Amino acid sequence: MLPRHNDPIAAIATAPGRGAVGIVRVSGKGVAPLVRVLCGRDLKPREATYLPLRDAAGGPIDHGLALFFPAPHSYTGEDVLELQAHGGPVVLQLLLARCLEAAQEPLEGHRSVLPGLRLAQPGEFTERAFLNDKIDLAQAEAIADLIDASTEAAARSASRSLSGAFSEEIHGLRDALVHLRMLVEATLDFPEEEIDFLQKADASGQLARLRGKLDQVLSRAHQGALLREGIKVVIAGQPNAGKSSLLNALAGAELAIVTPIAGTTRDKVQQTIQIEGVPLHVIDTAGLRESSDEVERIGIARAWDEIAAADAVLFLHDLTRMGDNDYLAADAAIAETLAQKLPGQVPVIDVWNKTDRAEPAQLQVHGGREGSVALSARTGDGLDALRRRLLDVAGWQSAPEGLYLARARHVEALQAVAAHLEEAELQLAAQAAHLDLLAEELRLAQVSLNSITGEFSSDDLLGVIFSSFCIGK
Ligand SMILES: Nc1nc2c(c(=O)[nH]1)N(C=O)[C@@H](CNc1ccc(C(=O)N[C@@H](CCC(=O)O)C(=O)O)cc1)CN2
Ligand SMILES: Nc1nc2c(ncn2[C@@H]2O[C@H](COP(=O)(O)OP(=O)(O)OP(=O)(O)O)[C@@H](O)[C@H]2O)c(=O)[nH]1
Repeated sequence: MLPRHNDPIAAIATAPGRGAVGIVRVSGKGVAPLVRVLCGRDLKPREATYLPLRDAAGGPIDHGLALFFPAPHSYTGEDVLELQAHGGPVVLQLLLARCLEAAQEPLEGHRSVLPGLRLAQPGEFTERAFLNDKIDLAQAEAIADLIDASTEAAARSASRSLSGAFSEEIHGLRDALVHLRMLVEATLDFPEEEIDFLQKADASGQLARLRGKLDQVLSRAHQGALLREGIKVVIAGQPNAGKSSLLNALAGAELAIVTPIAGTTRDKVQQTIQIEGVPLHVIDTAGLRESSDEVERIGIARAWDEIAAADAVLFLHDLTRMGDNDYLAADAAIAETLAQKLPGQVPVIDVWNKTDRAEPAQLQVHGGREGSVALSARTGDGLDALRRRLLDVAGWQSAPEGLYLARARHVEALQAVAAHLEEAELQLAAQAAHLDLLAEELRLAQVSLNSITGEFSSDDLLGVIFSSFCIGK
């Protein structure tokens, strides 16, 4: 059974382990009596009070700070009590247990101090903040992303999303969309003059401007999602091309085993590296070749699975083998299978390795091929060009100021909005425009947009229509 949304909840709010300070937090309706029992008095709202924290028998647990945030002015929008104590795990467990126990003590009549106080589920405080309209869904996600951020750029942009920068963009789009919908839905009631009416109101101009704004937000959200989620880059190629060496060179560490023995890498090795703050999940795979070795064959099958799920593939070639017809034929066969297995939009970057040992004639093989890179995994020569090329295929447009963090979910929702607006444009441009279809596409666009911030507002749309249009005119 799902926990109920109106039970009071309690949890240790700080990271497990030993910290200088740790916090136990309680949120719910009617927390004031618990404050009285735990602290021995009422607390001034939102003011830190230093006091002894005791167990049921009056024995000392710790001295700490207590903070009471009466509803609605708190993180969750409910009454919140914080006990800030020394950050040892035992102290905090004792305090948490004391809260749960004190909640059960009888108050007047047959009521207890804080009936139903229970441990919080993960994310439940923030969920309450969302349910109580303190933050929207995108902001709630930004809180999780801020805590999880592994780069400074990700943290700063998550913080920007949390303070509402992304949500404001979505609201801007929503307002323009609602305006357009009002126009179309009102027109539905006057079928004789509908097209005229829409033309006068410049509906197609409004729609085009909305598309333009949407494309801007989409592109920025895509950048934000890139910063948060990164892309998956798979290094593929024949045995001994230098795949493991390349992973190590990119990571700046000896992660994968490098030997002159072909077929050394049997299973994938993954490492997340950062280029300009963009996380790249780089995967080294088993060398691709016909093999009779059972273990190696499984490794090769896995390599193809990884390739099929890649956002970009680095197809590595050994320059010192150029001129070897068998090697070239095997490369050509791999290229063909890559083309078959990969969806069209997944880029394959040809990487020509071992420039340090290649003959001039061999070096010419890669000569000027569009988008390909020649490098030496051993000396590091050419690695920067590869890094730039990777950022390029990832679609990274060097950190514009004021970037906000977004998720793949947001990008997908915005893409759905774009698709509905495109349909709407077609309907509007059609000779015999179907206004009901147009209205439906716009409605679906709004449903997708609302899913980003978590608002579902079909009813309030009607409110807007009737309050701002003079239908009886
Ligand atoms: N000790 C402590 N530090 C913390 C938190 C916390 O809950 N406790 N936070 C959370 O985990 C974050 C801060 N988030 C918060 C968000 C809103 C309110 C709050 O009291 N809001 C009121 C008043 C706003 C105001 O005075 O401007 C409100 O929204 O009405 C408090 C903390 C980070 N630091
Ligand atoms: N001279 C030179 N040798 C390299 C370079 N990169 C890799 N090698 C050598 O090539 C051999 C194979 O390198 P690996 O990185 O193990 O190759 P791999 O593609 O991972 O091989 P498998 O695991 O068999 O698929 C090793 O002896 C490396 O030292 C390079 O840029 N220059």
